[in-house]
Amino acid sequence: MTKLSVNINKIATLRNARGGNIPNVVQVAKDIESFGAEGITVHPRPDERHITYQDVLNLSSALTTEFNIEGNPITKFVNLVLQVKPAQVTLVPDKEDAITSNAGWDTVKHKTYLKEIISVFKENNIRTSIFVDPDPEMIRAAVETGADRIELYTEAYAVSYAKGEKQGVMPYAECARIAHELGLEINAGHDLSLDNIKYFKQQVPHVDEVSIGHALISESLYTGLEKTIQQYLKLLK
Ligand SMILES: CC(=O)[C@@H](O)[C@H](O)COP(=O)(O)O
Ligand SMILES: NCC(=O)COP(=O)(O)O
Repeated sequence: MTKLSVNINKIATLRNARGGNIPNVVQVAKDIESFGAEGITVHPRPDERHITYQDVLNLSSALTTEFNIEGNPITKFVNLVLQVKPAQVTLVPDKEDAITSNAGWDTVKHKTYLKEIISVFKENNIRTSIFVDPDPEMIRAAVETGADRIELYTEAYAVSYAKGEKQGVMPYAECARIAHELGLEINAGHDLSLDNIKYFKQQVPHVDEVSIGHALISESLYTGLEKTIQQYLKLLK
């Protein structure tokens, strides 16, 4: 079964727009859990443009489902994750000024670095996932970093699907098979949506978790959070 982890970055974007506490990020996260989501994902960026480090601390004591914290493992991020000890940390090679996540790790070039960082989280019993492009070479090298999971970066799939190029899913299916054979668990995320999730789920085997935020929150503006989440859960069955 593929679990749904809802990324609530954009709830914090709306909250920050007015500088107050509406919408209340912690309350929305708890409500999302009550609507059936199996996890909450946040990506506290260095500039705290949406989720703040304080949000992460507040959420950590309030959530009852899996907490997944994503980010580039700069020192303050590592310290935050070790303080919170979430179910999962997802390492993303984002530049500080990136408008959003836009690349996976080069797990060949950064193998030693990733191995060192991942060992710290594993010593603290935190599941580790690394954000990667659907490239078999990157998947094979990911095993040597000691990561528990990979997260397939699905923007390229979303773009190809939107253009009607369904063959864009093929690298993901191939990489999922390779990862599974190598003993890696598999997550996926970025630009997944109600339009493209069903085909991805049908074509890509062994996906343990998808983390979805931008599209889900946008779709919720029309159909509400509860109904939108239940639509995703139905498509992920
Ligand atoms: C890793 C990933 O693809 C998403 O979590 C992305 O980081 C979303 O970040 P923004 O919400 O800042 O676009
Ligand atoms: N890891 C992907 C994620 O958490 C959400 O990405 P998006 O759905 O906001 O593009």
